[in-house]
Amino acid sequence: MSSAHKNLSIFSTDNLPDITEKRFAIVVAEWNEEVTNALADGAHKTLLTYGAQEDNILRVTVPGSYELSYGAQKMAQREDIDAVICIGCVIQGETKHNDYINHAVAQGLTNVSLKYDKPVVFGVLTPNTEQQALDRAGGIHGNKGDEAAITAVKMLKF
Ligand SMILES: Nc1c(NC[C@H](O)[C@H](O)[C@H](O)CO)[nH]c(=O)[nH]c1=O
Ligand SMILES: CC(=O)[C@@H](O)COP(=O)(O)O
Repeated sequence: MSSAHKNLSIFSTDNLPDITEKRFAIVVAEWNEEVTNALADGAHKTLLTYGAQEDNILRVTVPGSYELSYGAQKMAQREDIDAVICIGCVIQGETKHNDYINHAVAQGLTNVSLKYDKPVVFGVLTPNTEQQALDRAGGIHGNKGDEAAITAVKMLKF
């Protein structure tokens, strides 16, 4: 397996932009909240670690990952937000519902980012099982929330 026993959250922090004055929105889906809260906490802590100010981090929730696109749009259209980090976890079920959600969110977040000319980061886990999700929300494969946050930071160099 490509990710077997690997920490997938190891990333370079060379040449990061100064984000002291940058303002971030973290949009968090409530579905699978044990996972999404762990991801959001990781993203929040990572932003602070690399220079963001606590008062410049706005955290909001939406019911599910499908609503992340709308939540991201409401954040991206604000003049006082420089980057949006979207957090979700869509666990495969018995039907194809997860596929429709995942494709909709991926395309939706891309559309918002391009429409408002701001980084909108896809921090959505799409695991087959809850354990795979937990492994990527502070477990053996790291924390995708950390990765999402550093991605937002790096994109602010543009
Ligand atoms: N099953 C999961 C969902 N389902 C809910 C949808 O995201 C959406 O809220 C609903 O279809 C109404 O529009 N959402 C997740 O984030 N994760 C899941 O595993
Ligand atoms: C991904 C989801 O929406 C989750 O509720 C799985 O539902 P289902 O088992 O009906 O595919």
